[in-house]
Amino acid sequence: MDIVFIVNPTAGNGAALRKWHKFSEAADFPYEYFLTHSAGHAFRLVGKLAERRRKTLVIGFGGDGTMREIAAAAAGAELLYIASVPAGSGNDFARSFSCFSGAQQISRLLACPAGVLTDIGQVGVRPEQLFASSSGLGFDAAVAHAVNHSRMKPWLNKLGLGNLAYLIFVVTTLFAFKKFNLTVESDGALYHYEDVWLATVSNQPYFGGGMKISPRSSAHDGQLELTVVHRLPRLKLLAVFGTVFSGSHTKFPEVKQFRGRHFTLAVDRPVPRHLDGDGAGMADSQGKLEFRVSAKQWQQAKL
Ligand SMILES: Nc1ncnc2c1ncn2[C@@H]1O[C@H](COP(=O)(O)OP(=O)(O)OP(=O)(O)O)[C@@H](O)[C@H]1O
Repeated sequence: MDIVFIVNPTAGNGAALRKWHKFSEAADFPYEYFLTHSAGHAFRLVGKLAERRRKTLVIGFGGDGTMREIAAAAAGAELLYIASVPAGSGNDFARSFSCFSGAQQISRLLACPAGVLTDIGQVGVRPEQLFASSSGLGFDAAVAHAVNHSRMKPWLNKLGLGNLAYLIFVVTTLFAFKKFNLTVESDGALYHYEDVWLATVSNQPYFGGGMKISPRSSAHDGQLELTVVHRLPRLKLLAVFGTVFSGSHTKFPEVKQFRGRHFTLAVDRPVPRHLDGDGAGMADSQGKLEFRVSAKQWQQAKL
């Protein structure tokens, strides 16, 4: 089996590159590695690896954005086995999917390679956007946008306080965010919600750096879960956020959850969107967003 490392040198504000240097010193097997140059590069690299038609273990050094690109490009490529070394800020991918903590683990996998087919979520149809963990719109996307563009984030990451950056922007965005109206189509029925904070579609339980937004989600059940948070006064939203880490926010009546293979969401005004925590532009009142489980699966390396 070939081994290829894909390292995003900017992930975790440089932590990925430092981790890679340390990790590679301990690697006593042959491998190739690539440093990504820009957004989209990991996707293109993995696409090229798929064309080689050789059994390959692809290990991403980065966070959720890097791993989304890798998993998306590996969807449908049956000879690629994917794992990560978590090296981003949030690392929700590594909370649910295979990750290595050291080079010795890789040697053990090589002795007996195996994979697990894993679902990936899809937004839109042509061109579709794929997400490994979650994609949504509203408050969470506005927070992700604010965190990713903040000058404070690199400093807090350096101090190992990346989650604090997220919490700071939860509070500041709380006062600036304009709620919206949402129509959900699920299983042929329509549901209307007013004063919506967020609607997030999940393929695995975690988002936002360890928040268990969708406790029942599994990337092995052919289903997605939609979480809608609406009609919550600002300060109560903070209280609900406090319970998301344990997953107990679902007991609040203002938190609705749906399960299905397919959801359509429509909003009444421009609302920011995210794909695995990276900004994905705006949803607007002109078009509907379709979320579904992709027909293609990607293969996690089985540790
Ligand atoms: N050389 C590069 N320069 C700038 N951006 C890059 C480069 N290589 C990859 N990227 C982009 O950086 C984005 C952010 O990376 P990633 O999500 O892995 O790290 P993070 O934001 O630190 O972690 P997390 O998403 O877990 O919080 C990815 O979406 C990827 O497309």
